[in-house]
Amino acid sequence: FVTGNPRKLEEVVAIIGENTPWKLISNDVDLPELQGEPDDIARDKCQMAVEKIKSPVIVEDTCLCYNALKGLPGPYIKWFLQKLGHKGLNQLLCGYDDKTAYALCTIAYCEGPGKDVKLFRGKTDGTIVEARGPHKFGWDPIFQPAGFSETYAEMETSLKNSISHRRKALNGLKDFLDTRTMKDGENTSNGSDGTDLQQPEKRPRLNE
Ligand SMILES: O=c1[nH]c(=O)c2ncn([C@@H]3O[C@H](COP(=O)(O)OP(=O)(O)OP(=O)(O)O)[C@@H](O)[C@H]3O)c2[nH]1
Ligand SMILES: [Mg+2]
Repeated sequence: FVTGNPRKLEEVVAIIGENTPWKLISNDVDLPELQGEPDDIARDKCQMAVEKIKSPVIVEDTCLCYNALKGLPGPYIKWFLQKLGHKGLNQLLCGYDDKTAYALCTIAYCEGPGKDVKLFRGKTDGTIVEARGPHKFGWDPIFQPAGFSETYAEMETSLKNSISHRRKALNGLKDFLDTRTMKDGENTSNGSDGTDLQQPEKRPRLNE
């Protein structure tokens, strides 16, 4: 798993859990922050990581998308957060009645150089609110998932990890990898919410 973000790593490890055949190795290869559409960013990021470490790679890119702003800041949330802080991220919506937003996680997986990149998306809807809860991770204090009265930051980690954009995208990856361990003839599932599963061309066993 290639990321420079220790919080992402913590959540991915917690979500995957211990009872898994996967062996997750973290690798903080320095990758550029790309621009563009979330799918393209995740795909290009994955290809760059694969070229550098020449082994199977998972990367993820996370967006925070305001509906009133047609999906922005989206993939640029990292810079918006750094420059504007939580208050500024709220003020961006001052002129709009619609305070809804969604968190989008795009996971990209590639088995090695020259191989296809598979994408898995997870989306959690919510609302942008004034910051509440510990300031431990990014924009967690200003994102209140739909159907909950707490922000991501106020929630128990286990609750966030059970409903998060990251969890949903990882569910898709997990389904895909589990399927690849099955014999030919057994088919893939359709993944989880927001997931776009592609059919594997062939199915080598995990950890080979
Ligand atoms: O409150 C949060 N809850 C989350 O669940 C979450 N996931 C990511 N982020 C932040 O959103 C930006 C994404 O940018 P990003 O995807 O490029 O990540 P990154 O550059 O930190 O790491 P990476 O690209 O090396 O993996 C960065 O500022 C991350 O800190 C989150 N904030
Ligand atoms: Mg990044």
